[in-house]
Amino acid sequence: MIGNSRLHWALFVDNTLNSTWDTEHLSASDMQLLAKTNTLPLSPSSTRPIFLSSNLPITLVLASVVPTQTKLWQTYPNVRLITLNHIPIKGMYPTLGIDRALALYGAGKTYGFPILVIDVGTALTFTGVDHQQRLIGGAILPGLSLQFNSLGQNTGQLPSLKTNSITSLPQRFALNTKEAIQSGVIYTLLAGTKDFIESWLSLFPDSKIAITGGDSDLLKSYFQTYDPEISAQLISEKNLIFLGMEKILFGNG
Ligand SMILES: Nc1ncnc2c1ncn2[C@@H]1O[C@H](COP(=O)(O)OP(=O)(O)OP(=O)(O)O)[C@@H](O)[C@H]1O
Ligand SMILES: CC(C)(CO)[C@@H](O)C(=O)NCCC(=O)O
Ligand SMILES: [K+]
Repeated sequence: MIGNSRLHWALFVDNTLNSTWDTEHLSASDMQLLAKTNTLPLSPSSTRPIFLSSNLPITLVLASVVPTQTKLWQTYPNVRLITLNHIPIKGMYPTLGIDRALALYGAGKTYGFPILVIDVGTALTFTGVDHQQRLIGGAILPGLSLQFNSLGQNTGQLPSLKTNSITSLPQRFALNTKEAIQSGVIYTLLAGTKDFIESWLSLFPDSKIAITGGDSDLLKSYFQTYDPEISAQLISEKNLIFLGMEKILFGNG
């Protein structure tokens, strides 16, 4: 899965999700080396990719929300691209992100329809589907890092905060800059997310709610203090997209 900030990898063995890891986006020259040697990067994003080769021919299945990266990866041998056409959800609009569609399908097939998926990644998205597997719709807003970075980059006096510097809920009425930014971004995000959830549940009272993405643990942990009742309803699953892929590729579910 080619995301906006990094690559998310999964290994499927015997038609089943086996393991997952993340790496950075690859450069064109890294890509040429991979294609030539038929290898794939198996390493965490924090270090430089190590390229391990396999004795078996590996089929690379790709889903991407980054067109420039999609183009690079299509030079790899044995590559298959997953598109919206492969996803059995009705009423999708043509520019819907494939990550949203896959996560929605993976969540629905795993926990049942209807379902609302909250993906807390580079962008934060809400995506909902009804009992009949019809897309109801959703919303897109800047994710946590993007909100902090846009404040840091577009002002003279504000620092760019890192999401990992915030462990617990800040004081709402803050008396220093760092906590004022944390308060503004986090309490607004919590209130907004709560409002989307309540609005969804008023349409689909028996719906499940799943949460995924790089900052989903952080958002969920804030909810534990902010609104324990909502927090208890959130099903955390980091691999929603890969569960969706598993079901589409192998019909598991
Ligand atoms: N090791 C990490 N590397 C990069 N980002 C991380 C890491 N751990 C947590 N994050 C957080 O995850 C966010 C990105 O989430 P995620 O990895 O789901 O996004 P993505 O790859 O852009 O995928 P998507 O396109 O679905 O948003 C970053 O904004 C950052 O705050
Ligand atoms: C919203 C993101 C960036 C989330 O990764 C991605 O799903 C995307 O580029 N979507 C296209 C627009 C849409 O989903 O309506
Ligand atoms: K763009």
